[in-house]
Amino acid sequence: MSFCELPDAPHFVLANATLPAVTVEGFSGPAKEGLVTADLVIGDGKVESVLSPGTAPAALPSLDMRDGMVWPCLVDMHTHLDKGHIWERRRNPDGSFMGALENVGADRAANWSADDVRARMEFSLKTAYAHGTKLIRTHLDSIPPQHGISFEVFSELKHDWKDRIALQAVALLPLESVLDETVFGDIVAVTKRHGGLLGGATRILPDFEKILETLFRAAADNGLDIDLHVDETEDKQVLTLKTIAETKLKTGFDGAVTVGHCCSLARQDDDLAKQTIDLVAKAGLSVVSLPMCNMYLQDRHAGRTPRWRGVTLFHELAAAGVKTAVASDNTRDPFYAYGDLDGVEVFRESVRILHLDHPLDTAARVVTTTPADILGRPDIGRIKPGGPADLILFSARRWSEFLSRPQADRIVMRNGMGIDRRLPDYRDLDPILMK
Ligand SMILES: Nc1ccnc(=O)[nH]1
Repeated sequence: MSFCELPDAPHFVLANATLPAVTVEGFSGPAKEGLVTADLVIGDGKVESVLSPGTAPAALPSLDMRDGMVWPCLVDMHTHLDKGHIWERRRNPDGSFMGALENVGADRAANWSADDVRARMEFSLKTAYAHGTKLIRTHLDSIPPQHGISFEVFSELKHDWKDRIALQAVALLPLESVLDETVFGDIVAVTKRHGGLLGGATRILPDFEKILETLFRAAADNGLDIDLHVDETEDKQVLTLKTIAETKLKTGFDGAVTVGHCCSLARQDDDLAKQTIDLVAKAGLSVVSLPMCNMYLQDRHAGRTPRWRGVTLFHELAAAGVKTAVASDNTRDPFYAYGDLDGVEVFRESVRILHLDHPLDTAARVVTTTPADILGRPDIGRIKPGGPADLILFSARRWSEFLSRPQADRIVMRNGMGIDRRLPDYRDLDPILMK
């Protein structure tokens, strides 16, 4: 299945490897389209050194990569592991956003016991791990009493998986509940106990400013960061992004604030879009785009061909200095019928949907360094001397080779050793889905 075999040795060289320069620290060489060639010395489960090609110690066993790429393991900063894989049990008959909300709600009420959530989350973790992902942030639907169930399961899995995938969780709460002291107080307490973040999906609500200020105050009082679903709509009347940036500036909140989706920003007139982007930059918000899910849900009208891609103003935000990344979002649930938590697929589709290409020089940052930085894990998503040898090896040498195939024959290395890359079998989920 793999395109080549790793040396069977604890100390060896990956010779003549092509590395995305944005992910490499402590080495620089002549870059072509943002790609540099190097020899990587692997020892003790770590990247011992990154050297100019042809200069690694000749006495060590060596795998000649023949210019094949080597990437750091990937970051998936916005997922919904609690919803994943329910598609066969509860579909979205018309593929619309409202259809997604309604069908997830019905499935949650009927089926989301701890065992059910655990089985599906574990399936997703196995999948993501096999593809080469090392850090995942998931949102957890936190409509009471679900928050209690899902956060418990999350903490168990976070512990069980700590040596394979670092996990973060965001309470995705109904924002109206922020004004109900008892309900919100309990969600905040559960979130804090499990080391989570506060979140929710913004839309036009009466008292929206009061809700946001209350949410920011609770986050500040409890030392929690914030990660919101924002303006996931084609309706240009909706632009809560502006209010979120203003609230962060007004409250002086000093935690991290991430905003996901921001679809309707792309529907605004240029002036309003620019003003909003400047405000987002000034407030220091980080933006994550979810291209596959956005293209699936946005501009969907029965019998009509979609006319826009659904994604936010990614390039304009990045140009204004905003940290921007992409992620999977939903997988095989009513919000997105497909997906496999494969960062390489997310990257490939993002390049196509968002035009991250030409030049592709720094594009690899969107699933590696930038999301790692946004999640407060600047130790992840890079290749550096002394860092763990958590790497993905590809046969592809240049961008066109990399982006044209799914890279199913990649090798995932963790602590210097190849892992079993077999994906879990969908049949494993039959017992909970076919009840
Ligand atoms: N795109 C999404 C919005 C809200 N909830 C989800 O699970 N997904």
